[in-house]
Amino acid sequence: MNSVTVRVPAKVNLQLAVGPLRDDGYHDLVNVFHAVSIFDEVTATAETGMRVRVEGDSAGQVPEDDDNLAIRAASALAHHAGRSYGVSLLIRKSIPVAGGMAGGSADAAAALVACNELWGLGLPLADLMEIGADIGSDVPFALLGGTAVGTGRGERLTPLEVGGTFHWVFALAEGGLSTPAVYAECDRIREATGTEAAWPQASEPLLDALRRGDAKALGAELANDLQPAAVMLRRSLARTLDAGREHGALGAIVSGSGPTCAFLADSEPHAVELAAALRAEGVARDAVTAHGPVPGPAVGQRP
Ligand SMILES: C[C@](O)(CO)[C@H](O)COP(=O)(O)OP(=O)(O)OC[C@H]1O[C@@H](n2ccc(N)nc2=O)[C@H](O)[C@@H]1O
Ligand SMILES: Nc1ncnc2c1ncn2[C@@H]1O[C@H](COP(=O)(O)OP(=O)(O)OP(=O)(O)O)[C@@H](O)[C@H]1O
Repeated sequence: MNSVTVRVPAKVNLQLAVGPLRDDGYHDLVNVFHAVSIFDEVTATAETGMRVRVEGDSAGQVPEDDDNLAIRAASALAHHAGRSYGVSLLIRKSIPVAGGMAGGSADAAAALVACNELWGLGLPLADLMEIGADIGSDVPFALLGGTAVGTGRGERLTPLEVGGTFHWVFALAEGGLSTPAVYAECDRIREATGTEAAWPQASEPLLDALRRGDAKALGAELANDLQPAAVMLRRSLARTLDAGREHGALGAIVSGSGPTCAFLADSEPHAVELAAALRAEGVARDAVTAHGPVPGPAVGQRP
């Protein structure tokens, strides 16, 4: 086999509870991850040396050198295997870049799965997750998919049973937000307002809504501690969130570190309507529908 293609989903965070800043520069989290049907595709082809190419409208915003998270992941896997493997990676990008939907982490996860297959390593998922956690806190979930609770810096995962499919609209923004800058702004706001960061706790009503597949209850429980920071850094998001609520979203939230906003709809037709309304209001670069949860990386083969 000299080529392997892996399709990998984006994520939205249904609950993101951010604890105090740790000595290592990370924050302890309760992070309820949910994989949704917006996908990148990574094709790994046998080659000497490591290289990466990115295709798609946002390709210009993604590095095509050793900084690319997919190349970093492939290199880490080769290092783990103790061999000087080579690979050429082609990323077909649909997940918004620096959008709070873990696109780079998704590509890293897809590269790990594709190279594990291409190089015939046969490593179990648990090993890939350990290697992935060193690339980024979101990478282990990107390898898992579905819906899961992350603790620690988000890398320690417990999968959740979900009692149904949820319909989403994502309002895509012009330009991204830097994840470290949003965490730093969250710390700054807490300091400025004298707010002590509580130890993060999972929301039982949210977990219960997920188990029951109850979109109305889930919408009411969506929560993101990074939202005030993202809105402070990108003031226009307040209007985007309001527009979604006005058009009947069951819940409206900034996705992770933003600036993508996520809206929960009560059905697929409602999601289509809501996306059209957001586009018409001009409060986003674009609005796309998706559903979740969806499974993690899926291996296929291209001729
Ligand atoms: C915002 C989220 O996407 C929510 O899932 C993640 O917490 C961020 O995950 P990620 O992009 O994989 O982030 P990493 O590459 O691990 O870390 C980037 C930076 O984000 C901040 N960071 C990240 C995770 C975490 N638990 N605490 C943090 O403070 C740190 O400043 C870190 O240097
Ligand atoms: N394969 C990749 N895809 C996208 N961005 C990448 C990739 N590799 C490196 N990057 C860099 O990482 C930065 C963050 O990109 P990414 O799309 O992962 O952000 P994000 O979705 O906000 O992340 P998260 O939700 O995990 O915090 C980008 O600005 C880009 O320069």
